[in-house]
Amino acid sequence: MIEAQLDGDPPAIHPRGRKYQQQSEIVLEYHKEGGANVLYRIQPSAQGTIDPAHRTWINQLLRLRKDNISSISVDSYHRTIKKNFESDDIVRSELVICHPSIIDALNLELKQLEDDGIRPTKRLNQFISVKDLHGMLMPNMLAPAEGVYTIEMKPKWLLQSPTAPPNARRCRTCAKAARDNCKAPQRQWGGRVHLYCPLALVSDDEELVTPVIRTLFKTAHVSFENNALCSQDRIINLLTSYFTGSGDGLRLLKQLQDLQAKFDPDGAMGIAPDLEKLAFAMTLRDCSMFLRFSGDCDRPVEARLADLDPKPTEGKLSYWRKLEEQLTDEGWYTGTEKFQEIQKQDEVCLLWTRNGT
Ligand SMILES: O=P(O)(O)O[C@@H]1[C@@H](OP(=O)(O)O)[C@H](OP(=O)(O)O)[C@H](O)[C@H](OP(=O)(O)O)[C@H]1OP(=O)(O)O
Ligand SMILES: Nc1ncnc2c1ncn2[C@@H]1O[C@H](COP(=O)(O)OP(=O)(O)OP(=O)(O)O)[C@@H](O)[C@H]1O
Repeated sequence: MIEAQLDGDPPAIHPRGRKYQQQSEIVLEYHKEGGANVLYRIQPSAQGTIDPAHRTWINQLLRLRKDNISSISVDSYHRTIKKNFESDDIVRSELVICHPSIIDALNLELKQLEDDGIRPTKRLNQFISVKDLHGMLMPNMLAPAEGVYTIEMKPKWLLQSPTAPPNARRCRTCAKAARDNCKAPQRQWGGRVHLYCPLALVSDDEELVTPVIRTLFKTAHVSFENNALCSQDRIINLLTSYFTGSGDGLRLLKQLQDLQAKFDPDGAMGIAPDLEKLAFAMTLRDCSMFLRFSGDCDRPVEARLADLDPKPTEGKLSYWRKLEEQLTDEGWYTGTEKFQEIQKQDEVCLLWTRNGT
């Protein structure tokens, strides 16, 4: 927990210090982290009083970049995002600046959290960038609110990879998940990753979409309190409608699908792919979606996209190419992988039965 002060215009986070003789206004509490960012909850400090101008910051999240990614102009990137999405379709965010000493303090704390075993093992030795002092302020989509439920998911590849073999029986996401599940069966979600097929989610077919929604409920551990006004089945029906027909969820997924195709029609294997476009397509294939709905089925479902950070092109191209080669050569696309007898998997891919022999 790091104590800090807020400053209004331009938005900035300062250490408690000489400039601020009063007690700290807020504390930054470690929330979560991914491969590229660490997120902090902004909470009021126990002793300080909050300037009324800063009250809107409380309970928001501060998202800070790690130092393990190459720098791409955040400004131009945000212009691309804004050009392609309605503001209601993405998690609202505001750029803020942090004083370097706040970053130093947070990095020291990360080391401590690491020693205390609180950080995820795969994120150890990763720290916040001291070169880029920008952070994003955003609403906490996972904040508990009475009667409101949130599911976080990754829509992933909403179309088959352009360079997958024509006789593929798994889409890119299911092929990669099958490979991950065999190689690291102890991974999250009871040893499986991506238990749903993105092609089924975007199929506009209720019979295919409902099982995906049920899987999302299971993996997100959504449990209904006794006072939920709707039964789980009614909510699952509501979400199925949201992702079929004229539902807004399907509209957003289709838009994501179109953009994935537009920015990467040929795949990473070509001789000279347009790296900037490819990187944007890969961002759109790895972004998150927060799905919010209420236990009272009368209120509308809401979906917002997050984690639309630019993928670094340097270094990543060779990773994407190698992975595509492995998925193809090791038989993960075609379902002819050598591991199949060792670790038999339930096949969820839409292509599995459709292209079965
Ligand atoms: O390769 P993929 O499709 O498995 O996606 C990776 C993600 O894996 P997962 O969603 O679990 O399958 C992976 O997610 P996790 O770290 O496994 O949660 C990352 O998002 C990775 O991106 P980056 O290296 O952090 O920029 C992602 O890598 P990119 O392919 O987007 O570069
Ligand atoms: N607005 C938000 N509200 C609540 N929780 C959030 C929000 N944004 C992100 N998170 C949580 O923090 C985690 C890490 O955030 P994020 O996905 O932005 O990090 P990342 O480093 O970009 O991830 P990746 O490993 O996919 O690159 C997310 O998986 C999510 O659980």
